[in-house]
Amino acid sequence: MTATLLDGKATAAEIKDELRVRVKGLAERGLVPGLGTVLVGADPGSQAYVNGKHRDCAEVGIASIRRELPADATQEQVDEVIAELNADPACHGYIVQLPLPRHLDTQRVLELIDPDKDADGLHPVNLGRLVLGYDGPLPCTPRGIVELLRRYDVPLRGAEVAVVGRGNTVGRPLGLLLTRRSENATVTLCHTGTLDLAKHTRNADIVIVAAGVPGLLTADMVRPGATVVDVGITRVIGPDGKGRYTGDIAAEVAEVAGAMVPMPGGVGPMTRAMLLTNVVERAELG
Ligand SMILES: Nc1nc2c(c(=O)[nH]1)N[C@@H](CN(C=O)c1ccc(C(=O)N[C@@H](CCC(=O)O)C(=O)O)cc1)CN2
Repeated sequence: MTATLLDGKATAAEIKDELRVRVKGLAERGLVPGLGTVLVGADPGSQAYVNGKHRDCAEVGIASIRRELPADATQEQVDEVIAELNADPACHGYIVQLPLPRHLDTQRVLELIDPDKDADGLHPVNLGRLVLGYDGPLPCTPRGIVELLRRYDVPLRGAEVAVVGRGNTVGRPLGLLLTRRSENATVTLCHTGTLDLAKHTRNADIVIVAAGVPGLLTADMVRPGATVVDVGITRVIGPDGKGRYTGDIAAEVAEVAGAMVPMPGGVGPMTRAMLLTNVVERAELG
């Protein structure tokens, strides 16, 4: 491996230290930030992610508000929980853990969240604010990627960035974040339907892959010395018959890239740290 690793886990730990100080500052004003989670069903992966969010809260002093509903919960029951969290002054931000069971209308649920309590930053109003350059909670994964690159002094101003993936949670909002005046990168938003994907990735100083296709980015698609960011997280069964997560960037890319955000230990921990940041910011706004 020749690429320098950009360590999302260590950076997230640093951010949590900073948040602890801000949470103390809020306590002096008599305010305890609160993060709510809504979990519907008992999917083990979703349970683990929600548990992780509450562990993170405990580490920095954010109050946890947990709402759990059975897998067969009705749309009305979910709507009621959302209405309750929208009205709860102790809850400064909350998330609905995705995916929801199929019989529920995900878009409806996400649109019912009060945009000013949208800790994931994925409400249409907040994506609209991002398009227009207005303030509002930012989507956690794109925000985490930009923050990690910034903390490692990876230049964005004037950089050519290829983003592979046009999803609403990562690729599309990331393109918007990177092209803000404060970042000033030039972004090519690619996707699995892009003709000659390698032409775009080879031209880039930074390649960010969020396509959900294991091993999509191979060494021949990367300019030597470029920075690569792996956002992919796909569960696969290994040759030993055991399940494991794999990213979108082939291991061999580490021999060509100058710097690499790996999976695991890169974007995931940063996403978690940005969720906490969004909640603390919401509380600071009063
Ligand atoms: N409402 C939301 N639902 C979901 C989100 C989300 O951001 N908001 N994202 C994923 C699940 N998720 C958080 O909820 C999440 C996934 C993965 C990681 C992470 O840190 N992954 C590790 C690797 C895998 C592991 O060890 O479990 C890493 O990248 O190092 C954090 C959060 C879907 N649902």
